[in-house]
Amino acid sequence: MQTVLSVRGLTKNFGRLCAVNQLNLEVKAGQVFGMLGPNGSGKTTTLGMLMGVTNPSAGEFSWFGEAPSHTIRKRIGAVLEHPIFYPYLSGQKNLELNATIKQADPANIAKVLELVELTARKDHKYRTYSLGMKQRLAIASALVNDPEILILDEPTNGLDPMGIAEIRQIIKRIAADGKTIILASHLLDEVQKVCTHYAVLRKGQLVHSGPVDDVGKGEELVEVNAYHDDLGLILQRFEGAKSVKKDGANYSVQMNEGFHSHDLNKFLFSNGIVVSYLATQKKSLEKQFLEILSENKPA
Ligand SMILES: Nc1ncnc2c1ncn2[C@@H]1O[C@H](COP(=O)(O)OP(=O)(O)OP(=O)(O)O)[C@@H](O)[C@H]1O
Repeated sequence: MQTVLSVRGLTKNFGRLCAVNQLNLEVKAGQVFGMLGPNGSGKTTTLGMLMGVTNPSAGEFSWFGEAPSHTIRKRIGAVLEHPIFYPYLSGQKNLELNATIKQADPANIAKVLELVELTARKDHKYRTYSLGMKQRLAIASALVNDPEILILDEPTNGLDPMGIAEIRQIIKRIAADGKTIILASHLLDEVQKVCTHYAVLRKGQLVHSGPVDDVGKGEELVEVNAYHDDLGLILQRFEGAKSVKKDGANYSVQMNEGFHSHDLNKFLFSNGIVVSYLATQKKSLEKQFLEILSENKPA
C-alpha cells in the first residue's frame, strides 16, 4: 500500500514547552487514521504542521513521498478549526465561493452536498444551520476540490449523539470512496467505530500506534453464567482460565492465551453444566488507551 504521509522526528516548541516531541508516523493510502491523546497532547499542533499552518521547530514530513509544497497541499482537504463561511449566504453559495477559490470543478458541489446530506438545505442561509450542519458543510468544503486526503480535527466536537452518528456515517462514506482520512479525536468509541489505525500521543510523544483491529487481541474475557451452585468452583478447575471473578450475577473468566469461549463451553458441558449465558468481551479502545497511557507515565 502506498505511503501517503511519512513523518520523521517532527518537533514543535512553543518557548520552553515542547508541544510535539520527535514524532514519527506513517499513514498508508486508504487508512482512516485516528490520532488520540489527552488534552494538550499535541494533536492539533501536529495537524497544523502537516497542513503548513504551523512551522515545525525540527524534523520533517513528506506527502506522497514529496516534501510539502503548495501543489501537494491541493491534494489534501482539511477541517482544522471552525472554517469561515458567510452567514448571510446559503450553503450552496458558500461552497461556490470555496470552489472558485480552490479552482475546483463546480460539478463537485452537488456531489459533496449529497455526501454530507445537505442537498435539501443547500439554499438555506448558513446562519440558520445547526452546529451539525455547519460541521457537515465544513467537510463538504474540504472535499470540494476532490482531495485524496481529508484531515479532520475533532470533527464531532460539541455535537449531540445524533450529530455524532451522522458525522460517523459521512466519514465511513468518504473512506469507502477511497480517500485517506486522518482525524484527531477525544471520542475513543468513535475512533474504534470509524478508524482502521490509530496513534496515541502523550505530552507530544508518540506512545503507541497500530491497527484498530489489534485492540484486545491475544486475551479474551468471557462472561458466563449457569443455573449451578458450584459454577465458581468448577470454573477454577478450567485450565484455560487465568483468573475467575464473580462479576455481578455472572462470572468473569480471564482466559489464557489460545483459549476461547467455546473451549470454556465445552469444559463446562463435559462437567454436566449447561450455560445460561456466555459472552466474549472484547477489550474496548478506551480500556486499551487508558492502559497505554498508564504504562507510559513519565518518570
Ligand atoms: N500557539 C501556541 N502557543 C503556545 N502554546 C501552545 C500554542 N498552541 C498549542 N500550545 C500548547 O501546546 C500543547 C499542545 O497543544 P495542542 O492544542 O496541540 O494539543 P491537543 O492534543 O490538540 O489538545 P486538545 O485535545 O485539548 O485539543 C498544549 O500544552 C498547548 O497549550
